Amino acid sequence: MTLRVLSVASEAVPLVKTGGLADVAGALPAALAPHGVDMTTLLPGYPAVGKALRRARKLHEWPALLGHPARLLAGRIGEHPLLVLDCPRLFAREGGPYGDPSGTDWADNWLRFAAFSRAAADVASGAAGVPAFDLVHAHDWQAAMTLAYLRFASDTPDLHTVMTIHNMAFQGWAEASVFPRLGLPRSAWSVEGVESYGGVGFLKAGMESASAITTVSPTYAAEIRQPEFGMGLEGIVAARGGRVHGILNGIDPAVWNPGDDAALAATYTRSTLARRTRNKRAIEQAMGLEPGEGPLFTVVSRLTWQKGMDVLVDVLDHLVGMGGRLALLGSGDAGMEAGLQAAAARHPGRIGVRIGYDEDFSHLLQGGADAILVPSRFEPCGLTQLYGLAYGCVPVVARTGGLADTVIDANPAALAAGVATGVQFDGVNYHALRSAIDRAIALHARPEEWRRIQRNGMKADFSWAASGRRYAELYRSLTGKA
Ligand SMILES: Nc1ncnc2c1ncn2[C@@H]1O[C@H](COP(=O)(O)OP(=O)(O)O[C@H]2O[C@H](CO)[C@@H](O)[C@H](O)[C@H]2O)[C@@H](O)[C@H]1O
Repeated sequence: MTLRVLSVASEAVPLVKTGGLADVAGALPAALAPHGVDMTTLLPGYPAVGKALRRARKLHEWPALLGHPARLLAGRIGEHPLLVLDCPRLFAREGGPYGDPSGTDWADNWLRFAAFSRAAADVASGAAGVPAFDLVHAHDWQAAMTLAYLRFASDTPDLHTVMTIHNMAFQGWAEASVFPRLGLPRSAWSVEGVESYGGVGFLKAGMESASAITTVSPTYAAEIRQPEFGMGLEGIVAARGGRVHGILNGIDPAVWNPGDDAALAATYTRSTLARRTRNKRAIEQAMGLEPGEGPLFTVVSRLTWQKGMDVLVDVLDHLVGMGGRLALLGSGDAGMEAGLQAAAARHPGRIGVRIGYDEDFSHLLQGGADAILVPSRFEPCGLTQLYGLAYGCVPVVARTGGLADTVIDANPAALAAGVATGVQFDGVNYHALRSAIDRAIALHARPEEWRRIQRNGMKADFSWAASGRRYAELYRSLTGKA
């Protein structure tokens, strides 16, 4: 029996992306289709989403959605159904999904995503011109309040719901004074409801209200029971223990396949790895790096404390001193951007830094660099190491969250068994990262060993097949529909 699932997300490729959430929300409908799940995605009507909607059909109108006129439009995202919340006063703004062009968060994000979630609850329960869904799958704090609206303010409080946490660091917290403007009954104001540390906790409300909670790797699912990773919500994770599942993200082979990738200078497979050299030359040229066969590291990342980019900045002189080069693409923290640019100025031809966001260039970096550095302090799943594995760009990662679950460290036993796929290190600090880089450089100097590691990574299966099945099983176990 086909299950109808509404996926509620604040971003999804190919329409709007600021990070990994978009990759996952964009890939899920195709990953679930083979398992008899018909997934519809609901997105906010940002300008980029509106532009992509061709011949949009209007399905519903809200004269005042938390005070603002709004419409529900229907379109398609790839082959799959898409619904868009068109609410110009909240979403038709220049800038990113969450902030103005300078990167400052919108002050009314709580209202924008509460309205989005209010609409999602109406859509899910059949109150917005679409038949009710069997289950709602909400992603991150921006969609989390959907589950609280369903529970406290709808005719279908028993609708089955899944709350996925892509990053516990973003919880969506607002002052208690906003509560009366959310359109929730007083009964929602409790620690078992939306109240969190004296204010309104969006992610927390979703976690309290969900039939099941998932996060994006088994290790992170265990880690968020600890204060260090749970960031204040570890108590709920522990209390709801049996309903918390870790389901690893996959990668979308339609987007990430080195054998068929228009962003590469040369496509290749694991039996034509030598062709990667053309991509390396293209990177060197684009970044003004000296050409060479020595190890070329890459980083594709938000530049934040989570991603360990401060530690990376400190270790760059050593990396260059050991004969390495770096090609980095990212944006974020101003101090980290400045530190990286200073390192590039100190080491012309050895360190190339591109501040910004560039999807195509991120593919070329994976297709031509020798190794990708991912020194995250915490990482719910991480996608860039998975893209690295698929592209023969050997991941050098901190042993945390999904990084721990997806990379096999090239220790002597794994090398002897021929199963290593990368380098892992413990603790994100200067010495640990430095010795991981040294290990990678030493392995790279043994070409046969290195090739083997690359090929192992390319053979590893991180497609959505297994994860899609797990989500489908979870949905069926909740709905009781076979
Ligand atoms: N400057 C740039 N230019 C081009 N592309 C760039 C870029 N900076 C980053 N990217 C891309 O953005 C995505 C980042 O995804 P990640 O999963 O690595 O981290 P993120 O913290 O965003 O996601 C959160 O959600 C995801 C999804 O569940 C989890 O995997 C992760 O652990 C969690 O922190 C990748 O597709 C990467 O290539």
